[in-house]
Amino acid sequence: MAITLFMIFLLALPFFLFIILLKQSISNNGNFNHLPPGPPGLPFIGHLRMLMLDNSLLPHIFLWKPSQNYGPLMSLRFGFKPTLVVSSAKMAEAVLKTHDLDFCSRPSLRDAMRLSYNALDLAFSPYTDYLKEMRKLCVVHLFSRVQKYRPIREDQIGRLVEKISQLSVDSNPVNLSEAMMCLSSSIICRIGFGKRYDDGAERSRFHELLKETEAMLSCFSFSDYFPFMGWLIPQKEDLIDVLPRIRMDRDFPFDLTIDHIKAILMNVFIAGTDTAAATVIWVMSALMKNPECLKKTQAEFCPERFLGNSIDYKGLNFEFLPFGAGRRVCPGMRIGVAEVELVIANHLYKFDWEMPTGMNKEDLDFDTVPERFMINRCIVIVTYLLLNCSTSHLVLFQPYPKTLIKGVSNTMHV
Ligand code: HEM
Repeated sequence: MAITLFMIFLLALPFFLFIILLKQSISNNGNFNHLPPGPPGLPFIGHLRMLMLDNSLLPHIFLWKPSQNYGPLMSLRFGFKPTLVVSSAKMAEAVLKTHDLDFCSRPSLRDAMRLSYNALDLAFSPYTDYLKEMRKLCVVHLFSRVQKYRPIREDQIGRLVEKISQLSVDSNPVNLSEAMMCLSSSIICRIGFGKRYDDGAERSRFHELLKETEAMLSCFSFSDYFPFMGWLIPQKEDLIDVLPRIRMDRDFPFDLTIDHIKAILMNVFIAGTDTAAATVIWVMSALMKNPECLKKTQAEFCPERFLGNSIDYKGLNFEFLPFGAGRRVCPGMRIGVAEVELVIANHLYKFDWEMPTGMNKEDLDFDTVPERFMINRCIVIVTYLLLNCSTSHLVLFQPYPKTLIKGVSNTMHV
């Protein structure tokens, strides 16, 4: 008898689940009446259908397209997740400034939690007292040491210039994307761990780790994989020493464990590497596409001329937000800018650039690479995707150009 009842229960279960899901779906659609306009969604899957039909499109294009009809603040629903799509500077300001507090938290994505030691880091942590203290600590003790890292930046960029010069003497093309990734990760490894990993097996291992982590982040499925912190041995005081020292010296309101330290170093490594590399690659790709601008920029490279310009990159002008804005603005901004500025200055001042033999500027592909879409960061903000308004979290994408310049420096100025 008990078995029969159990069997009936099992058979009826899908039906009850169906009714519950249908009710929830209807009530979610009903809630949409109070949300900004958006295209009609289907029960259960909402707008996931659009994603499936439009799978040839990149996420930011796919999200931006319907906003042409429904306006710069548009509602979508992916499954049971209500989603706001923001696609204008004015709306970005409303979200990142006026309502920053409502939107500055982060989702609790299972894989992100695993990667960040249960949100002990900065990037995936929800907006709590812990995050506020940790951001303060990192900004004051880690990310403010821009001048201290100057010799590292200069040394690594000097090595890169040397390498490019060598290639240009032999008329070989330069793979700029590879060179930039190598430069950024070398700088970050020296800043973070006090060691050089720009040659040999260790470098490949770092790059593999970075690629894997990005793949895990972008497909929303992370593996439990961050053993690399263990085999790094610091030489002098690098970031890896600072946190344990603070743990001993200071009255930090939270217990700083080894997992806190690993989570922060994971952020430094991931957030500080491809962001700077991608920025340089975008700039160089855009200049290669517009040779006139390249020549003009080379003739008058002088970043100070932008001082006093009313539009800057620090998160106050919402039409240009390379580092985000508001309470979650990039805390490594000064380190990133210092690297990007010095590399671009060297690229423009020391070399003439042209497309490799057999390629011309039309071959540069400015479509973005789907697998380089990352949570929480962006270089060029095309669309802000706000997932799940009820828990207020924000997902930003970081597009990466598809054809990164394959090369080229033939004649040297200096
Ligand atoms: C050109 C280089 C860089 C660019 C363009 C960049 C851009 C960004 C952006 C757009 C965000 C997201 C902001 C938001 O959610 O509103 C971010 C967050 C972050 N960045 Fe950067 N970044 C760069 C370099 C760095 C460096 C060098 C570091 C560390 C050494 C760093 C550490 C972080 C961290 C920890 C976060 C998460 C902050 C939080 O969620 O509270 N970034 N970055």
